[in-house]
Amino acid sequence: MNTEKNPISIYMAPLQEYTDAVYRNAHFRLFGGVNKYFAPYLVLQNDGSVKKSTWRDILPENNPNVLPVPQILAGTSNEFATLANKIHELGYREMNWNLGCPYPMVTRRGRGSGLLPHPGRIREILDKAFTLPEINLSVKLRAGQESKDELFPVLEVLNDFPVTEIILHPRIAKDLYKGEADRKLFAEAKEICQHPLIYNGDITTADDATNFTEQENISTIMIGRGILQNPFLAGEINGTSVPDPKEKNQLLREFHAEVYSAYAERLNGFSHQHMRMIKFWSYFSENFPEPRKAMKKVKKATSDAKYDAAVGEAFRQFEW
Ligand SMILES: Cc1cc2nc3c(=O)[nH]c(=O)nc-3n(C[C@H](O)[C@H](O)[C@H](O)COP(=O)(O)O)c2cc1C
Repeated sequence: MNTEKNPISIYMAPLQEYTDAVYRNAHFRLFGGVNKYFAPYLVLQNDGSVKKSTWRDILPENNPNVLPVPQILAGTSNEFATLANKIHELGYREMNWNLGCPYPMVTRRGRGSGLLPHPGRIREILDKAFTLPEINLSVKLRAGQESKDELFPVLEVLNDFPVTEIILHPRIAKDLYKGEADRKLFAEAKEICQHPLIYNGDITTADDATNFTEQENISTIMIGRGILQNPFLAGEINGTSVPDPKEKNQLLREFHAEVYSAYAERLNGFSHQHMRMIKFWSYFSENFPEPRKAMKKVKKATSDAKYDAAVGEAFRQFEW
């Protein structure tokens, strides 16, 4: 556990369809420990609009407990300006640019990690971006699209602009989530990066977070799947909340109930709600003594009543 004198700041990573407003606001209220929540990316559709569900996700009225940092996926300065202006109009003064998304659907259009082999384009976009009003911009990136050699020219470009911070997930896009995040590469990047460099990738325990931040002499990390699997993780790392097993069980129940009822309000019908909850359980089930068993029952439920019964049974695992 980290001492109070030197707390670690934790950023919650954006995961499309997992860390939405429902999830973030419930997590903040019940578990805390996270200093900033990043919203999954907004992107322009072919008709120039933003998909309704992702737009609703960042509306301040849908984020009553904690405002996220909105993230944009933009491959040209026009796309960047359109999205940045829309977000600015909502009152946000901080946003994040996604240079990491690895999926071909995105990279083929020169967005996300598709920009990493083109530092010149990144420079052009940033040249225009910093003429926009009141923009506090951070960047989240992978180590490259095809090769880790792409990282250093991009960091050199970013050094020339007043970005607030850079979050590095040190894997190349081609590898998706295979293998291990390259922590040595992060250490090398820190040597040349003139902005605060934040590490992201594969942190799932408080010990790992503490050891790594000490070793690298950094004070901020971003965590995604580790928090989805263990919503207490941020609190465990920075010592803000350490509940006993009974309290933990109660918090997990409340968390589930809050997320489930929020989806019931927002989504149309059990099957949509169920699909969303299956995503939630794909990580949440890791909190249970028998994760697979819990997941299997929840997945099979075909009605509200059957889902409730499956959830009841999963929580009874704690009583054995
Ligand atoms: C299903 C899924 C959706 C994701 N969506 C986004 C996204 O919208 N924006 C983004 O910057 N990263 C996204 N990511 C990447 C995560 O933010 C994060 O960088 C990655 O999971 C590594 O961190 P972790 O090992 O702590 O989970 C996504 C990852 C997954 C698995």
